[in-house]
Amino acid sequence: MRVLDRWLALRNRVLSNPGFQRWAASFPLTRPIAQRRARALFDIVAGFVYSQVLFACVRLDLFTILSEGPRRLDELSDRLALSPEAARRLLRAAASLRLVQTLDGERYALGTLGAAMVGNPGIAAMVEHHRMVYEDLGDPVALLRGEARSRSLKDYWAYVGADAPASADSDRVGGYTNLMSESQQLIADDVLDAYSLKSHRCLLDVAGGDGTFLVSAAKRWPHLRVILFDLPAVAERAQARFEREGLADRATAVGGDVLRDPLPEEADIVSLVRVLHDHDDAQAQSFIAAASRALRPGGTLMVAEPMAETPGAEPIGDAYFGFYLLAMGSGRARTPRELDAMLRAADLDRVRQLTTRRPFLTQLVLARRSSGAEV
Ligand SMILES: CC(C)=CCC/C(C)=C/CC/C(C)=C/C=C/C(C)=C/C=C/C=C(C)/C=C/C=C(C)/C=C/C=C(C)/C=C/CC(C)(C)O
Ligand SMILES: C[S@@+](CC[C@H](N)C(=O)[O-])C[C@H]1O[C@@H](n2cnc3c(N)ncnc32)[C@H](O)[C@@H]1O
Repeated sequence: MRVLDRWLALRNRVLSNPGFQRWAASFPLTRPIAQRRARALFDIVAGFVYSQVLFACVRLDLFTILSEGPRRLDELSDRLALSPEAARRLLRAAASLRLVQTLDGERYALGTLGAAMVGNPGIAAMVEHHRMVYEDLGDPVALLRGEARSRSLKDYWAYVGADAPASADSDRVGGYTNLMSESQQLIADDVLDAYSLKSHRCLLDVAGGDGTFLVSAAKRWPHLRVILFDLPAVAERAQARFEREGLADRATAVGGDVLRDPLPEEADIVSLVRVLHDHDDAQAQSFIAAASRALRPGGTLMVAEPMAETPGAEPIGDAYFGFYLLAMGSGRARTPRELDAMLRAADLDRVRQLTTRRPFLTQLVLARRSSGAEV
C-alpha cells in the first residue's frame, strides 16, 4: 500500500507539471496519450454545453424532422423557427457531436447518434427531464453538504420524503410514472432477452410503475400470468393500461405500500426493476425482504437496475446516479456484490449475475428463495 502511495505521489507530481505536459504533448510517442487525456478532461469541463446542444435539438424536434430525410439549411431554418445563422450554429454544433451529419450544398441529415435518438424516444424524455436535474445540481457543493435550496427532484419523486408515500396521490405520480414508462422501453427487452420466463408461471413486478415492463413480458410469454404491485395511484394507471392492452384476463394490478402491506403470494418469480437503487440501505433491505416473503421456497427473485462499478460504465453508476439520487434525496447505485450480500440476508441463495446487452442501462442479478431448512 505504501509502495502504491509513493508511486501515485511521484506519478501525479510528474503529470501535474506544466513542463512535463508541454513535453508529453510534443514528443511523438506520448503525444496521442497526452491529446486523449486533454480531450477527456475538456469533455468533462464542457459536458453541460454538449447536453444543452442536444436539449435544443430535442426541444425543436430536429431529429423527427430529419428522420423524413436530408433537409437544406433554408428549409430547416423555417421549420425550426430560427434565423439561418442560428440554425447553422445549432446544426454545426450538432454535427460536431454526431447528432447530425453535414452534406454537400449545406444540407443536413441525421447523424449516427441522432438516428439512435429517433429509435429510442425514452432518451428524449430523459433529456427533457434533465432540466430539473440540472436545476438541483446548480450548486453541487451545497447539495453535498445538504444545504441545496433547489428541490425539483425531491418534489417530483412523490414517494420520497417524510410524508411519503402517503402524499403520492394521482396528481403527483403522473409525471414520474410517464417518464419511467417511456424510459422502461430502453431496458425491458434487454432484461427479457437476458433471462427467459419460459419456465415460470406467474411474475409479480414489485413497484412496477404503469406496467410497461409487465406488458412486454406478457406479450412475449403468452402462458404467463402477471401481477403488478405499486402505490395505489400508480396501480390504478397500470390496471387501466392492462385493460387497454387487452391483457386484463392475465394481468392484475394491486395497490399498496411495499413497506406496510402484504404482497400477493401467487408468483413463482418476483421482479424489482429500477427499484432498489432509489432507496437507502434499510428501506432497500425491507423491499428485498418483502419480495422474498412473497415467494415460496425455490421461487426466483430478479433485480434489474443500473449498478455501480459496471466495467466501462463506471461514471454512470457513481457519478450520474450518485449525484442524481443525492438530489432526489434517497438511495444509491450498488455494486452486484453489495446486492449479493443484501439478497443473502433475506433468505435468498444461489445469487448469480446475468449479462445484459447494455449493462450501462441495466444489469441483472437473480437469486432463489431458499428452503426454510437451509436458513
Ligand atoms: C450500419 C452502419 C452504417 C454502421 C454500423 C455501425 C454500428 C454497429 C453502429 C451502431 C448504431 C446503433 C445501433 C446505436 C444505438 C445506440 C443506442 C441504442 C443508444 C442508446 C442510448 C441510451 C441512452 C443515452 C440512455 C440514457 C438513459 C438515461 C439518461 C436514464 C436515466 C434514468 C433515470 C434518471 C432513472 C431514474 C429512476 C430512479 C429515480 C433512479 O429510480
Ligand atoms: C423508479 S420507479 C420504477 C418503476 C418501474 N419498475 C420501472 O422500472 O419503470 C419506482 C417505483 O416504485 C414505486 N414505489 C416507491 N415506493 C413504494 C412503496 N413504498 N410501495 C410501493 N411502490 C413504491 C413508485 O411508485 C414507482 O412506480
